[in-house]
Amino acid sequence: MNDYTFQFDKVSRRYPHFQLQDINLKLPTGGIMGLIGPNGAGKSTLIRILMGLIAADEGTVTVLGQPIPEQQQAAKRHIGFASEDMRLYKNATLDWHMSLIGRIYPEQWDSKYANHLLKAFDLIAEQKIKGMSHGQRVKSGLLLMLARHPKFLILDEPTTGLDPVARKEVLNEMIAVLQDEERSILFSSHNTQDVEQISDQITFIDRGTLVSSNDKESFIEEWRRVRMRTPENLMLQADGNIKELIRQGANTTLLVRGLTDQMVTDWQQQGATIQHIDYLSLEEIFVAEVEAKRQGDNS
Ligand SMILES: Nc1ncnc2c1ncn2[C@@H]1O[C@H](COP(=O)(O)OP(=O)(O)OP(=O)(O)O)[C@@H](O)[C@H]1O
Repeated sequence: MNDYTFQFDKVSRRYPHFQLQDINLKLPTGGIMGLIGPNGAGKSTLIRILMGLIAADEGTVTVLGQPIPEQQQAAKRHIGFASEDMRLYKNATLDWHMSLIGRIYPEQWDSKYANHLLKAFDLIAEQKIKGMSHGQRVKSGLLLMLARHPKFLILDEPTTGLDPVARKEVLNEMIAVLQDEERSILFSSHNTQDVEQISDQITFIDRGTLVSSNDKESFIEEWRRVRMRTPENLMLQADGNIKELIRQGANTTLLVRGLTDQMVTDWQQQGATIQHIDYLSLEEIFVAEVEAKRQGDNS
């Protein structure tokens, strides 16, 4: 058995106005990685390389133990890919698609599970794809993918455009699927809340570079918001561990990476009164990490 579902080693891919640069990234078997990045960050490019749809200009890619793109067919048997725009036949019913996938993957297709998903996703097998809402189409695509039990699920913005009820149905099913420890998931989204719910590892990318990749708890532990009342003469700057500083009169808010007791004691000794020390949401961490990286790149 392979320890890693995928491995990127110094992977780069150039386009005329964009470059995915020097990506080193790996996902342990059974892991769930949330891939978060702003528009145009390179998430889909990374996923396309992973699927063997485009080749890297430099570096090596291994998926389920197979070199990509050379052995992509062998790897793809065990990959389930779902995206916002699923390519389904508009004039055919969901039932027709289920029979088709069942014939293509006779050993993998699990009709009992497919029927369970039909109910969980509130879908009608006899309905034609063209008569479905966006959310029903996305859920149909996920059903077709999940019911063949792929070892590696690649989800490119699967919850985008879904209403809150459909999003919950999809996320609940993902969480259920994850009970199987052999299964790995890469989940790309703008919606940090969805990613936060199901991922154990988070990767932030921005402008084609990897900002940071770590387990979720470490990210949450690393960042704090400190609100305090500060005397005018207290000198504070956004540098070192302080990544952002907002001063409004005597009220100061800091975003700090790696807050220590010593830092708090120093501020108190200089006359500051600490009011709150809070955790950041994943979305705030994402923004703070991207800004810290951009400032580092520009300095
Ligand atoms: N075939 C291509 N030719 C030229 N440039 C491309 C091509 N494919 C992608 N790009 C560029 O690569 C950059 C990254 O695109 P990508 O789709 O990977 O971003 P993304 O993070 O998935 O963005 P979004 O969240 O908006 O979907 C963009 O600037 C895009 O214009």
